[in-house]
Amino acid sequence: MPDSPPTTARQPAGPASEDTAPGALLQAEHLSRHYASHTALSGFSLTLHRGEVVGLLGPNGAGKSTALKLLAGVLPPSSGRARLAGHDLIDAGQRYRRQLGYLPERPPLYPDMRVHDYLRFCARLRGADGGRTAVGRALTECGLEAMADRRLDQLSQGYRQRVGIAQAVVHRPPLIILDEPTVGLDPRQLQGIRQLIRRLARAHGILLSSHLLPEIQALADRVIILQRGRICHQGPARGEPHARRFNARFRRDPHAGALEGLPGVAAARAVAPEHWQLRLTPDADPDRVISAVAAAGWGLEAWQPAGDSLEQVFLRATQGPGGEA
Ligand SMILES: Nc1ncnc2c1ncn2[C@@H]1O[C@H](COP(=O)(O)OP(=O)(O)OP(=O)(O)O)[C@@H](O)[C@H]1O
Repeated sequence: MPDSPPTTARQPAGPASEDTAPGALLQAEHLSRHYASHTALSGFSLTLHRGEVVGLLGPNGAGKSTALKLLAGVLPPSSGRARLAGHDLIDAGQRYRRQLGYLPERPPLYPDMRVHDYLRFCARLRGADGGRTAVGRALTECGLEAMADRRLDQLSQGYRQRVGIAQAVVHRPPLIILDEPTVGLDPRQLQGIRQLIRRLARAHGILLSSHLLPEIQALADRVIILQRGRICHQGPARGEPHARRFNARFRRDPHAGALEGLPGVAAARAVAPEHWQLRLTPDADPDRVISAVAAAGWGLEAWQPAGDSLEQVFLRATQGPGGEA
């Protein structure tokens, strides 16, 4: 395949640095994609490091698949740029694409091919050695050894999804892009694919999309929430901790109201036996409050900032004008 730029007309990307951010595996800046007058994605920027799992969340039609297709180099951006492992998406498209493995929303599996042959074919397509070692390693990594001689149309949905992931890793790319990798799986298959993705994250950067919050919460370090083609939130996948809300665990439950009598505590509520959530007054010094709570004699065993659930973050980020909520 020639290493030629995409054919779609590019508009100026706006300010963009020549080099990838220090240590970054992937850096995308201001990526946009228009379909006629419709903007599917706008101003999408992302920096991803090796060993990091970034989850892309958003309501239906938010632009998740579009963002992944642009980053995978299978759909040309209308504007913007991306660099992966030192290769530019536009100027060195083929070298860029060889640095990644991509599981599209609907993976193109050829029904009458055997798993082993399919993986060899995919490796060669990407200029990698499709020999026994490469294919054997991908089969092992994805738990597919027993299925190597099966035809693709004889596989369960869970194994088909594993083959989809195996074709994305067979050429050992530093970046793996997975579009809805757990869609349509039963709970046991889901568990298997989650474990597989966690294993792969040790050696690869991973970018994955889902419209299921628990999936992203279980797998990602960081989350980007898209709404109507724009990033409306990014942050840790487990929600941002609050500066003034804390969870406390005691050996003995405090008497009702006793916690609220301490200086700096605005409100306290029991969330489970011996587990309380405290809200501090705006002027309180958290260190002083911990000391007061510890000295009160209920056997303080744990104290940590309370975080919003990802669900709360998602609902807040996607509500308001243009949101579905
Ligand atoms: N080939 C296309 N032609 C025209 N519009 C498109 C095309 N592909 C996507 N779109 C539109 O771009 C927007 C973003 O679509 P995209 O598939 O990226 O969203 P998504 O977040 O992945 O959605 P879902 O969760 O439903 O898969 C949608 O409004 C969609 O209708």
